[in-house]
Amino acid sequence: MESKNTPELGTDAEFPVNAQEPVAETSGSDPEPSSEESAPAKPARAPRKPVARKPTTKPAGAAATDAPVDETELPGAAAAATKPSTAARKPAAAKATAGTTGAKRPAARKTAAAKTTAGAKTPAETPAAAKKPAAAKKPAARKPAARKQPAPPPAPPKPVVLQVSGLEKRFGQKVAVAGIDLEVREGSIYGVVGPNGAGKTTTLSMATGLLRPDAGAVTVHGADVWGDPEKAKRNMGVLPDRLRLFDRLTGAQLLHYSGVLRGLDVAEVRRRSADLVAAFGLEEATGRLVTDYSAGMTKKIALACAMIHSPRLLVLDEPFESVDPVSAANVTEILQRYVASGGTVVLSSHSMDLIQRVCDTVAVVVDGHILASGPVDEVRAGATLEERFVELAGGRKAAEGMEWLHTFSD
Ligand SMILES: Nc1ncnc2c1ncn2[C@@H]1O[C@H](COP(=O)(O)OP(=O)(O)OP(=O)(O)O)[C@@H](O)[C@H]1O
Repeated sequence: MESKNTPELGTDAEFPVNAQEPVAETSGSDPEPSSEESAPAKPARAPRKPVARKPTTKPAGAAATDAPVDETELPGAAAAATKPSTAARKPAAAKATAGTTGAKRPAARKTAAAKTTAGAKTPAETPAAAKKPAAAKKPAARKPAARKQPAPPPAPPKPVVLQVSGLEKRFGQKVAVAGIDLEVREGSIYGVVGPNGAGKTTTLSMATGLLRPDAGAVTVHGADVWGDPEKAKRNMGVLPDRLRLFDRLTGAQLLHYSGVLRGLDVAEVRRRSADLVAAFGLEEATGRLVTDYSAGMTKKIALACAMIHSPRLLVLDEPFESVDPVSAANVTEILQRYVASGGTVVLSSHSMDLIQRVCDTVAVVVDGHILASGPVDEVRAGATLEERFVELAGGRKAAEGMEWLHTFSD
């Protein structure tokens, strides 16, 4: 890498990371069903004891929910107490089934069972209705037409946040990046995968203004990363690979300077630092020098520094490398909530499983070229992303040779 991860100055328009919590969907309000549709089926015994049932003034639905339940009258008492009408229907339904197979069932029961499935009546109507043939009634015919909805129009595409066009980079004779194009849209978690030395870090370094390309262009929210770097970098948070941190600072100091250099006031930096430190589980480490952190802790404090100014775009080179599974799950959740509120993430990783779970879009980079890109499900084409990756990357090398490894030197 040629360039340094120098903190960029700028006065950010703030973009609260969790400003908008994803709102839980509430169920839509269905059109009120007709009284005929909504009325619970009549109690099964009604046809059998017509003289014992007095007509009631309450509608069947009200009676089902309001009237105290006489447990001696309803079989299956506990469940029936909350849904008396349903419970009452069950024996009739059972009889309906039995009635179709049992030769000894009386004809009256078959009629009642048929009515239970065809359409419900109030108990008051039951005795009379029981005498009529069920086939005469066709109440359900109106229902499908009333519920038909026109298909919603397709959502317009989200705005492009990061546009990478024709990027090229050569180190001496080595072509690291040979013409890469990426288009990352708002609200996306875009994964960049590829074998070691494929050109991922070189690409992301050029995309974030850390490394000058030999050819190509990069814009962030329309601002040219090389033509107007201050504007382009203002809305960007970067976790570079091969971390170059001011590691003679404590974690707290590093967060402080990362926030202040991004234009946040001290009180806000303190508040956000506390949130980030808690989210990444670094409470015990903030007073220690970053140079004494473990690899995973270093990665997490660098991630926190990339997020503290609430950028609209996060570009993270291997954010999960060295990070323990619990912390990785926390980071994943933080990123998912961030994109749900309108943020955008580009990340590289060697974990195909993680990319498949977390990212909506992926680009497979091999030898400085993109060999496949698009929605994760399209790229993996029915296989796992790992299988597809291995196929694109040229397959596995057979584990031949190296017999010397099995001879042991002692
Ligand atoms: N500063 C540099 N000087 C010389 N060669 C470089 C430099 N940076 C990268 N390269 C070469 O460019 C190629 C791409 O490297 P890069 O770091 O982009 O790969 P990568 O896909 O990120 O790999 P990894 O997954 O191992 O991190 C490699 O062959 C690497 O040796």
